[in-house]
Amino acid sequence: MAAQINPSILSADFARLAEEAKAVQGADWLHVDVMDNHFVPNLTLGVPVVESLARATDTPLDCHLMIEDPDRWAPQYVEAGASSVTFHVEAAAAPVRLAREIRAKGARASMALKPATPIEPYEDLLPELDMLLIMTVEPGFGGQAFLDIMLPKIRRTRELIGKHGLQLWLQVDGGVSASTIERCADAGADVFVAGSAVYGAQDPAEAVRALRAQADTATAAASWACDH
Ligand SMILES: O=C(CO)[C@H](O)[C@H](O)COP(=O)(O)O
Repeated sequence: MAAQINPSILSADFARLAEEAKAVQGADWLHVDVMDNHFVPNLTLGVPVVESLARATDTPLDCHLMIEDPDRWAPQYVEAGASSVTFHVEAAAAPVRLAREIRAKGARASMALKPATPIEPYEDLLPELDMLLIMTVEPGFGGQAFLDIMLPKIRRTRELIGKHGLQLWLQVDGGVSASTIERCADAGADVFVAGSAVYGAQDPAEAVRALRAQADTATAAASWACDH
């Protein structure tokens, strides 16, 4: 599978979201950062904006809920038109039940880990998921520096996915750019969220293509991909 590039609208112009969605034509998904000023110290958008965005673009929406009480809210994002919904394990009361509910409603279920959250306690949850998101910055803001110390966690997660023979995608989010994407792909990521590296570029659609090409080249040379 080719690397998937998901531009993060956190770095887009919120007054022109429909145009900004079109500016990244060719992106695999549009990454929608939902923040509630409780789980993270920032506030962005909610269900009504996702409903409008889903009508405005053909690119599927990958909603990343950086909010408290995702057990209550995540199903509403599926109903609003999200094709993939990510909740944080640190915030979910019943992650297995929630993943099953998201899937039953017809979306891909994904779970996110903050930088300080290890993967090992959640190994048994992996079969319940379509994607696992490893945060490579502290969630809350775009434009932060990539945390290199997350690379072993990405590598370990890729090993666990292989060990269980699972198909789930491994997404990274935060500080992903032309200078860091190859390290992420080499470690085992196959879905890449990029905010400032895409929307800060002169030609966002070209930035998506260039990032994908870089990731594909790094993946082709990576031991985790060669072994399978
Ligand atoms: O979830 C996020 C922050 O919590 C954003 O998706 C992420 O930071 C993307 O921005 P950038 O690529 O500029 O780091």
